[in-house]
Amino acid sequence: MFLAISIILLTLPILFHLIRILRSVLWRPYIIQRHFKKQGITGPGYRPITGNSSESKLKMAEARTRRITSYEYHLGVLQNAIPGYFDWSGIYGKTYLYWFGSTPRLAISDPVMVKEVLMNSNGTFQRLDSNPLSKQLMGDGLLELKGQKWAVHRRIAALALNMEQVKGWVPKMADSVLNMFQNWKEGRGEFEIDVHKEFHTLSADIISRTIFGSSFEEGKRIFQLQEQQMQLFFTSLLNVYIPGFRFLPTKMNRKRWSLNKEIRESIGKLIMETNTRNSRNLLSLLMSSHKNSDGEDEKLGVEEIIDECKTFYVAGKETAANVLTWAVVLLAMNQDWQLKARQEVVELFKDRSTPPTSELVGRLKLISMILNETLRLYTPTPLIVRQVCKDVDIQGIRVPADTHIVSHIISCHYDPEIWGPDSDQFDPERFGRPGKHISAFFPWGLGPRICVGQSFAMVEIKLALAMILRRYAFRLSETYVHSPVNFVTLRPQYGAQIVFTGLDG
Ligand code: HEM
Repeated sequence: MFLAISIILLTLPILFHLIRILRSVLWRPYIIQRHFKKQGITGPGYRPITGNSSESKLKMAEARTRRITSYEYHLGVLQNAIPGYFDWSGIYGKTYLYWFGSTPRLAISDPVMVKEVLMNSNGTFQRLDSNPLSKQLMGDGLLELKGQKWAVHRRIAALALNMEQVKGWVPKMADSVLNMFQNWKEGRGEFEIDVHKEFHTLSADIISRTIFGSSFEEGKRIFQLQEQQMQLFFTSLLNVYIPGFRFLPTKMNRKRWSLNKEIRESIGKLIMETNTRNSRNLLSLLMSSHKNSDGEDEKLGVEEIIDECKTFYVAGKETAANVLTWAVVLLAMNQDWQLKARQEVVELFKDRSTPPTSELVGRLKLISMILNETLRLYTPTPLIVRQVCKDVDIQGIRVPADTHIVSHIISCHYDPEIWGPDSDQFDPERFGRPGKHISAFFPWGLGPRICVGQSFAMVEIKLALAMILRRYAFRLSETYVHSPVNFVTLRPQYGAQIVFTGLDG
């Protein structure tokens, strides 16, 4: 009798856990799938435990092997950037259900639905809890925070990165571009450069100068360490994440810990040395206190400022460098637009040895249209994921809590119903015309979480592109292979080899 009771007591918790597991990997997915099916939403079908992850991975791997040969039509970009959506939406429609392990994911690309999700500010749709390794990379910066703490950081970051501040940094940004030119050949001879690599260095240089001002050399060294940390993070994304593994003293983990320690200590030291009254660099702006709408003082602590510096580097460097790369690639593919853009620049920047002012950068209308068209076709963040926190209705679809909503931004950008039958062609002119298409353009996201560095990025990229056009003509190298892939951001898989020729005057 005693033995029987002991066995029952021992097996009960095991049985209980087994039932819980079976419920989450079999019963719940079955119920949710049926719930969506009743509303006319289907998809590739749930596979126990892994969901559709292995099919998604296979599609991504196939995308990496694809080369796009037509430079006139860019539909291949969509197929490479979001291969799962490209294939499955063709079978199941624009809105369908797929599975990330045993978590349901509703894939959407209808701009009205995307807006409803991203614009929501009552907390129904939250950014996903991040991988602990990304937390190590960015700390508790804006990209990781939620709730009240996020709101305070957001207000301070928005003030620090507003257009008026950004305008003041134009001379610093121009110095970075001139610095880049020092390694480029002057005169009429041709030379080839992988601009993807070059623009990453440029973008890192610009962000170091604007954040750290006169302590720029030390800042650059700190961000070189953050770059190493970022590369370790990218490597870890290629492997399966094992919970707890990050605490083991492996070679890679020890490297991460020591980088993290050095980065934090070095930024902390610079913060102590910064005088908020005399300098207008980004660091001193983040250190300033502000009054919120209730008249209360808001100020970030040292650790919080360190996290924001790391976040700005990660969020701002990759994205801006990739957009500038794609803009140059597109202008190399479309020589007529390159000529038109240069004409605008030459008319505005009469003397190429005088760096452009913020006022002149603001007058680059054609260049703005070209950049918007680049952001449309080569959106750096092709999709944005949110987690549903409570049962909700999205445009008549009842979505249960804990579902992930995957907004395929780049798919909105290619939709022929919105952008017309030539939606896969490069035509900056469409940004000079009014029309409904503009309301389906979300490269910066939307709503409360919209990119806080938008003005910074736009000014930086416009300035760099204008200064390049003013000095050089360029074309694609024969070695260039057009193969955009989405790895954290949309990037050229084999680099971007461009042949430049110096221009007179
Ligand atoms: C062309 C360049 C850029 C693009 C296309 C871009 C795009 C985006 C997008 C789509 C989001 C929203 C993500 C979401 O809703 O989950 C975002 C957020 C963010 N971006 Fe950018 N970004 C760019 C440049 C920058 C730069 C230069 C900085 C900093 C200097 C920056 C800092 C941030 C931060 C901190 C957030 C998080 C905002 C928050 O959650 O409140 N970005 N960006």
